Amino acid sequence: MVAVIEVHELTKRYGATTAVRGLGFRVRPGRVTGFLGPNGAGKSTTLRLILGLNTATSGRVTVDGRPFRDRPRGLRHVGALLDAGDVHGGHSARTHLRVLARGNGIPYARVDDVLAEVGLAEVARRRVGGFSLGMRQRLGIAAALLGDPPVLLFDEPLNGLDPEGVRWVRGLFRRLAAEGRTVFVSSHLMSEMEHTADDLVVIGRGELIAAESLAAFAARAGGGAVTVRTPDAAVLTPSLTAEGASVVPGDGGRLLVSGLDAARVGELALRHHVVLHELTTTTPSLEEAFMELTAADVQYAAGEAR
Ligand SMILES: Nc1ncnc2c1ncn2[C@@H]1O[C@H](COP(=O)(O)OP(=O)(O)OP(=O)(O)O)[C@@H](O)[C@H]1O
Repeated sequence: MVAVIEVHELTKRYGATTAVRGLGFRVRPGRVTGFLGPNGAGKSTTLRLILGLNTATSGRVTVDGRPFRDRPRGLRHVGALLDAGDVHGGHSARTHLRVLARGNGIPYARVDDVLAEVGLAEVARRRVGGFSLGMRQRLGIAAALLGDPPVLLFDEPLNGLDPEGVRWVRGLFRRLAAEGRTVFVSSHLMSEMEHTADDLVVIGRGELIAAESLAAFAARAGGGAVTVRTPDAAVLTPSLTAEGASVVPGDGGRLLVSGLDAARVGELALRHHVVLHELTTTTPSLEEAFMELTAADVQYAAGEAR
């Protein structure tokens, strides 16, 4: 498959701060890729480097094999929502999009199409200054869609959206990916990505932590435990520990077993003629796995002065 966005050994320093350090990953078409990291991890900086809005200290980024800056009609190639607040408040939604359309050789008819698509048709003539954050996010998404681009970047697009808005955006991302586009979406919350993304790029303090499918991330995070309920704990426990498992008592007389999978626990129970009333595998949530992986990289942890 073609790798549409390619990031190689990318480093960006601002004075003494290294926002991004030696970052390398690919974002593929036809998939939604979640770009995850705690606040300050370097997500916005990376997106700005992809768009050529900032210059890398070293390394390079290409979109379809070329730096994005080399594309004269940018919005037709890459659509981006970076900062929903970054709009002239005195303009109407329609004027804002018309200005963008004119600068990128896009017909005005497309403006009304995208306003309808994001649910802002009825407020198209209202001043953006009076828009809620959620409406601004929708306008930013409309701007990203304006050039009908094959590559779309969204920086924290779910901020400020109500639950209906979140559901709509998720559906939109899935549809854009199903159309074969490359969809790269940043968030600092795994919960926002786990039902949306196919692939993940996870960073912490500017460095790559993981770049893989969501399924692979979930499997690697693994390390699940097995919960067992039995009237014969006194027999089962030593047979499990003899096989290298660690066993701790849980609620309601249950045993929490780690180090063996459920199949092996079941086999040992049978061998020792132990009756089981329950045998379940519990996997940690993706949010727990994400927090564990990035724990060392959180810049400002709650209640901690650093
Ligand atoms: N223009 C700048 N000048 C100086 N430092 C900067 C600048 N832009 C970003 N940084 C620093 O670079 C680091 C990464 O910031 P960045 O905004 O890319 O992170 P982020 O992952 O997008 O975080 P957030 O979710 O909080 O926006 C931070 O330490 C930030 O303070």
